[in-house]
This record gives sequence, structure tokens and C-alpha cells, in this order.
Amino acid sequence: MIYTLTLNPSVDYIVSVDPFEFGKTNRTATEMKNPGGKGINVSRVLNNLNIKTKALGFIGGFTGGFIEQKLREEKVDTDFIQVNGDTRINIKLQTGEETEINGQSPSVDQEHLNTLLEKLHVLQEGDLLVLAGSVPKSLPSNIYYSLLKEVEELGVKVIVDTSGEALEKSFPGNPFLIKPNHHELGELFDKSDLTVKDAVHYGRRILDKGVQNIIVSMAGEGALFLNKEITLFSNVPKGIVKNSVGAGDSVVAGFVASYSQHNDLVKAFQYGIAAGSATAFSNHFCEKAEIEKLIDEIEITKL
Ligand SMILES: Nc1ncnc2c1ncn2[C@@H]1O[C@H](COP(=O)(O)OP(=O)(O)O)[C@@H](O)[C@H]1O
Ligand SMILES: O=P(O)(O)OC[C@H]1O[C@](O)(COP(=O)(O)O)[C@@H](O)[C@@H]1O
Repeated sequence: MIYTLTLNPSVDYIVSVDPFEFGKTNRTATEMKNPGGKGINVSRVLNNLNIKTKALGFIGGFTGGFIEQKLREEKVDTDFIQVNGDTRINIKLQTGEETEINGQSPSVDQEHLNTLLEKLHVLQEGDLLVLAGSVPKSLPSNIYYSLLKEVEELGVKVIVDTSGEALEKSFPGNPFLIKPNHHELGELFDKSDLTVKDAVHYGRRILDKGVQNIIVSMAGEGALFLNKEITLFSNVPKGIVKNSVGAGDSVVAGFVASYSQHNDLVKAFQYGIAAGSATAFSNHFCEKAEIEKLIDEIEITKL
């Protein structure tokens, strides 16, 4: 079984405004309201690929109700924990470039956390758990490390997709996979504008800290896959980016979809990149046929 955990879900309010003028009344040309947050997005993409998951996380208020309702309509299985306050709304403003304003989440207390731990204790050998997204302020920044330790004895493979302190502190918990983008990887070492060579260098330093596999996505510039045995580079297919919200989460979902079926890391890397680009090239999350159309354009080379 595949589980996703979103500590900090969101309603994504994705609007295009053209032209956009600061200090003026602007009107939207298009708008979408979607259930969001990284783990939820992974569950939604896997659902598009006919792979069942259970989405865990903390939700509350009218926005939490919206997320639950939408996921029920899409037939994504959920087991959320209710918290007090409204789940955040994240604004994605498309004006030719993409600007994001990500909101604050309601607080999660010890009782909520204990309920989560109970839910995680039912996981079994062979299960996959995706821990994804930012950490609400009320939780410690080493929460993903604690959760990795919590399921360590259960034989579960854990993927961590987050950034900053929460990501860095997860490394000694030996996550099966992490998927930073090149900015997030650079941030961990106080560096910007990483080249492929830099990303390989810093990725290797993270492998030394206990992470088993790393995908570094570099938007239109390609992606890397690293573990102690192999270093691979992937190009990305050519196409017009329509909406990149959820593209990174689609890489994770595509990887999980393929790996859970074929147990092949290289194939899963390729499928993940195809899924990321298929989402980026459309206004919805990728479908199987869209991924399969792109897969042959993706060439994996050994570095
Ligand atoms: N310009 C692009 N051309 C093709 N694919 C893209 C482009 N931008 C993003 N993608 C796809 O989206 C994935 C994730 O994008 P990236 O920006 O690296 O991560 P994140 O969305 O996590 O910030 C990429 O690996 C790729 O598959
Ligand atoms: O938890 P964070 O880091 O604030 O990210 C949440 C946001 O990221 C998303 O999961 C999209 O992530 P990606 O574009 O990286 O795939 C949105 O749905 C959500 O608004």
C-alpha cells in the first residue's frame, strides 16, 4: 500500500492575470481552486494512474472540508486528522512568470500528533510512505526524522520531499529517496545557480549523510539521479510549460508509480521525469497517456 502524508495541506488558488499591475485592481483571466499540498498532489497523480493510495495529513475548517470533498469526488482515499482552524490557501499567480504566496497553517498539537503516530503504526513491510511538503510552525523541524525513526522497524520505504531544515534534519533517518529541485539543493549549502556538476557534487555529500537515493530536478535543464552506485542525467522533453504547480510532486508520483510496479530505479527515474513534464505541459495533473507520449523523448545517460 502507498501512503502519503501532508502535514501542511492547502487549497491552491491558481489565477492568471494578464496584464498584472501592482497597486491597481486586477481581474483574473482564468482561475482554478484545487486541493493541494505535496503529499495530496502525489496521491492525486497516482489516482490518475489508477494506483490506490491513502492520503494522511492534518486539515481543518471550510478549506479542509473543500479538500476532503474534492478528494472524495476523485475517489482518492483519505484518513485526515481534523485540527482547529482553516487549512491555508496558497495563491499561485500566473502573469507570464509564476509567483507563489503560500499561507499559514493552523497549529497541530501533541494529541493530533499522537493520532498520526497511531495511523502510521499500521504500515507494513513493503509499504511506501511519502512524507511531503513544509512543516507547520507548531511542529518541530525534525519531524520527518522522527517519523522516519517511528516506521524504521516496519520495513517501509520512505520518500521525503521537502526543503530547508526539515529536509536536512531527515538525512540521518536514511530516507529511501529525496527529491529537491536544484534551488532547494543549493539552499542546503548556501549556494545558488547550481550547474549539473555542482548538483552532482552536493548530491554526493548528501548521500554521505545517509540518504539512499536522490533525484535533483532542474526544471527545464534536466534532472539527476544519484545513489552510491550510479550517477545519471536525464534530459526533459521539449514542450510549452502551462502550469508547473505540482510538477515536482508529479516527479515523485511517477517515480513511485513505476518503482512500485517494476522495482527498477532507473526506469522509475525516467517515468518520474516524464510525469513531471506531462504535468508542466498541461493545466491538470498528468494522465497515463500523456506520460507515455513523452517517455521516449527522455534519454538517461551515465555520468
Ligand atoms: N521547462 C520545462 N520543460 C520540461 N519539463 C519541465 C520544465 N519545467 C519543469 N518541468 C518538469 O517538472 C519537473 C519538476 O520541476 P522543478 O521546477 O525542477 O521542480 P519543482 O516543481 O519541485 O520546483 C521537472 O523535473 C520536469 O519534469
Ligand atoms: O508545503 P509547501 O512547501 O508550502 O508547498 C505546498 C505547495 O506546493 C505544491 O504542493 C506544489 O508543489 P510542486 O509545484 O513543487 O510540485 C502546491 O500544491 C502547494 O501549494
